[in-house]
Amino acid sequence: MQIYKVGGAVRDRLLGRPISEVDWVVVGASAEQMLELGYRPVGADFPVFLHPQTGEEYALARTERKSGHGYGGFTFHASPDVTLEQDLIRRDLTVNAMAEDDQGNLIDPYNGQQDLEARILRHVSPAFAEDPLRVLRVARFAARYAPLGFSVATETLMLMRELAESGELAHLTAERSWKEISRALMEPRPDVFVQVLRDCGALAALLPEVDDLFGVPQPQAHHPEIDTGEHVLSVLRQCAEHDQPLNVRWASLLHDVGKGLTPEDQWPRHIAHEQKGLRLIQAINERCKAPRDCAELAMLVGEFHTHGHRALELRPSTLLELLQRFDVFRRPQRFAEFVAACEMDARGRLGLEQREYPQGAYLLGAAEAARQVPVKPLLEKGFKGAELGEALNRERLQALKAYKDQ
Ligand SMILES: Nc1ccn([C@@H]2O[C@H](COP(=O)(O)OP(=O)(O)OP(=O)(O)O)[C@@H](O)[C@H]2O)c(=O)n1
Ligand SMILES: [Mg+2]
Repeated sequence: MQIYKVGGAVRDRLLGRPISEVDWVVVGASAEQMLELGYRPVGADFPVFLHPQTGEEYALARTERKSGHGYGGFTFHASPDVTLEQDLIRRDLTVNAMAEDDQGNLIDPYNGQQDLEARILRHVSPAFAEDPLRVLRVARFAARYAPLGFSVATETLMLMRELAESGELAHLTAERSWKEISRALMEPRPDVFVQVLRDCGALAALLPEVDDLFGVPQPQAHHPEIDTGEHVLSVLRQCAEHDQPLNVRWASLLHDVGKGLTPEDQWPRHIAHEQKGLRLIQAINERCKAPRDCAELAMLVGEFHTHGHRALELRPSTLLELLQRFDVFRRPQRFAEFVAACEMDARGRLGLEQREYPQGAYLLGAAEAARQVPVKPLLEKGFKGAELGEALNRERLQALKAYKDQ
């Protein structure tokens, strides 16, 4: 048997980038041999094994035939007679279809190195279509390597469009899609991920509520970029530039979906878009099976981002309600993430990227002022239960009044 390094490790070494994990392909071996050598099988009928010591993935060289939809829809032909070239040709991108032997020799039958130098993400063969998840993968790689100058080959974008239009993306499981979406949002150019999906028609299949924002105008005074879709892309870009965590990026992606519901005769105004968007955000969260911290923050940012922008004008009682709504006394971090999302929203506007956002410090200061109100004196005065809560609220309101006055 021969073992080759494949995939991301080969690609990233040639790019001079750090290597996060190594994938291997094994040619000329059977599953039985692998088991005898102590490799652990990953799944019952999946020709992938984990190395007994390193835990790295070793896949038997295979050709893949599609038999139906979704995960269960794969059948594999993995046998000792499958060659390295046969295995590589069914991989997603040429830059991912290079192998390296144990002498460090590059095996590159599909010109991955050439595409790497030309900064092109190109599919290897029509076998690309065997796994529609690759549409998301390509968009994710585009988001990761955009700063190096990479873009998607025209013919690959066309194939992605065919896949999107065939309805295949609807059969992806939420788990697989979320893994790609969440990873892509954390890349240096999450906006490129969304843009590439849109360019091939996949955004309309995956996140139609976001796709609908393109072509919807906003008032130029607040949004020099005018287009709501463009605004969302800018906000995502700000998120990456400010190293925001996943939940802030997810909330940013969804914060304005309500604007897609505004009747055209009301454009460019979007009255109550925060409230109107909530049912969309909830539906997206459920459909995508977004983890709780992402889902929750997206709902809160959707509902309250305008409050964030108006922080300095809010009455102390409204401020207190906002803080209570965020349960800021127990969950200060989530409130800080909300404030961060508001700031990204404010900066994700054409020409306003460097603006100050005094609302941010103001809101965090208000939360702190309210949090500082001590409970002990109230307990000592004998307050209990609901009465204690009310007394605490009165004190907090006083603290917020003093904070606003100073
Ligand atoms: N749907 C998929 C998933 C994986 N692969 C192939 O399997 C390799 C390893 O997959 P993975 O680890 O998911 O991606 P990497 O390219 O290694 O990228 P990353 O840096 O994200 O690990 C890829 O390079 C690619 O050759 C593929 O063709 N189609
Ligand atoms: Mg990998």
